[in-house]
Amino acid sequence: MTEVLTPDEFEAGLREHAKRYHSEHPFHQRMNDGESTQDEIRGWIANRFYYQVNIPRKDGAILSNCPDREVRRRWVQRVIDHDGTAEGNGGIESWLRLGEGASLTRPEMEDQRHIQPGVRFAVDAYVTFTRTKPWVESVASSLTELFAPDLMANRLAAFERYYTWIDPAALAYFRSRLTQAPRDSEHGLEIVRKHCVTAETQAAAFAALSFKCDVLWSMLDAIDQAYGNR
Ligand SMILES: O=C(O)c1cc(C(=O)O)c2c(n1)C(=O)C(=O)c1cc(C(=O)O)[nH]c1-2
Repeated sequence: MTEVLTPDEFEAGLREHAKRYHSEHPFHQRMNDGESTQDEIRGWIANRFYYQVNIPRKDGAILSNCPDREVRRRWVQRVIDHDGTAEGNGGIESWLRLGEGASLTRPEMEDQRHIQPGVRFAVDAYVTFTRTKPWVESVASSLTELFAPDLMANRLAAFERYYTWIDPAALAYFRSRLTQAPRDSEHGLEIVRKHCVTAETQAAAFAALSFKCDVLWSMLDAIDQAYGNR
């Protein structure tokens, strides 16, 4: 039987998953090295839109499964961040502006005509996971955000340096995540450290985070397959 880990050992085990994070995917590596074509960047933005619109739905699923009022009070901020509080604000709106900055139209993003089957399957699997699994496992699955800020910072620098055909003002989404992602992952980590105190729950958290790494990786496989220029 596996031994129970101390909270610090458990956290270190979660952080080990960085090796499987989608920052290591060849598609992202080429993007951050300035080697992506305009079609690849546009294909990536249009497909990632499906992830963006589903994030508040998965956070709503976590809220609905979570019996802890204190947790819900903080978690609900994620829905607000993405949906915004009025027309013209929020993360989904910022993502649409990113697309417009890259010469995609709002209708072609919103009607999802570019979404690849593999992207749809992967994102839908993430939402289903959070609807059907214990809420603490769903929180663990969100911890890929521990690794997101480094990738976002590199991406922002790469876009500003190499993809100058995109208006820098359209990159606001990436800038906002530089502060939102650390705040969110800190909360997520606090929750799993508190709740995952048996070998079984710790193993389930590792499995949830692995699953999420696979979701993100599969999305990029599908995007690479459709638009990759290799
Ligand atoms: O662009 C990225 O590489 C990236 C990765 C991730 C992630 O690690 O899941 C998220 C985001 N962006 C993001 O923008 C975002 O809002 C977000 C929410 C979540 C989540 O699982 O709750 N992950 C991510």
